[in-house]
Amino acid sequence: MDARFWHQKWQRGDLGFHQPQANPLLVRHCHRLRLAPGSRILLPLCGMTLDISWLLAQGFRVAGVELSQVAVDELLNRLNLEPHITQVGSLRHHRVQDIDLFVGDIFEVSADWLGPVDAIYDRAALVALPDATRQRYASHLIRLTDTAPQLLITYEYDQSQMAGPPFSVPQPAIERLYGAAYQLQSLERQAVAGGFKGKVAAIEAAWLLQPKR
Ligand SMILES: C[S@@+](CC[C@H](N)C(=O)[O-])C[C@H]1O[C@@H](n2cnc3c(N)ncnc32)[C@H](O)[C@@H]1O
Repeated sequence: MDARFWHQKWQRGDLGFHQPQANPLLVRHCHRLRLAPGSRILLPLCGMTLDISWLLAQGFRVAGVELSQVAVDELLNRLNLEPHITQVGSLRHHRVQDIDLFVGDIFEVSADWLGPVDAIYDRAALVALPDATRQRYASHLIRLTDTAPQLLITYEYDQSQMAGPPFSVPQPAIERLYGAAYQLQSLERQAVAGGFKGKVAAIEAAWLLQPKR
C-alpha cells in the first residue's frame, strides 16, 4: 500500500471506506475519552471523513493528517471554509478555525508541527496499513501524542477470505502494537452489515486505549 495506491483511489473516486454520516461507534463512545470542551483530537489518515464535522459540532478541535490533497480540498469545501496554507517540511498545513489539516505522509509529521493533542480517534487508519507498517505507525502515534488516549475502531474477519485494505486487526494484534503503552478496553463489537464485498463476514470493533502511565 504505497502512496500511489491511495492517490489512485482518490483520483478514481474509489472511496468505499468513506461513510455518509459520522461513524455510529464514535457517536456512541466518544464520551468515554472523557475530554473537556475544546480538547484537540488527532485523526490520523483522516480522508474526508464526516467524523470531523461531528467532532467540531461537539465543541472539539481537530487535527487531521491525510496523504491526498483531493480529500482535504473536498473536506474543506464541504465545511465551506477557506484555510490559511503553509508548507511545513514536506507537508501542507491547512489551518482554519478549530481545524489543522496536514496533507502528506503521517510518518513525516513531527510533534512540534502537530502541537499538543488530547486524544486520538483512529477509524480506518490502523486497519488501512499493512502488517509490516503497523508497528511503526503505532510507535509514531505514541511519540507524536505523548501516549494520548485513543478511541480505536478496527475490523476483524478471516484474512484468508479477502486481501486488505481494510485489514483484519484482532485483539492480539492490537495488544502487540499498543499493549506496552496502553490498557485496552473493548467497548463494542458489531457485525458489518452485509460483510465485506457482500460475502466476507466481518466485525467492527471499538476499543478504548488508556495510557498505562
Ligand atoms: C481507509 S481510508 C480512511 C479515511 C478516514 N479515516 C475515514 O474513516 O473515512 C485511509 C486513508 O489514509 C490515507 N493514507 C494512507 N496512507 C497514508 C499515510 N502514510 N499518511 C497519511 N495518509 C495516508 C489514504 O489516502 C486514505 O484517505
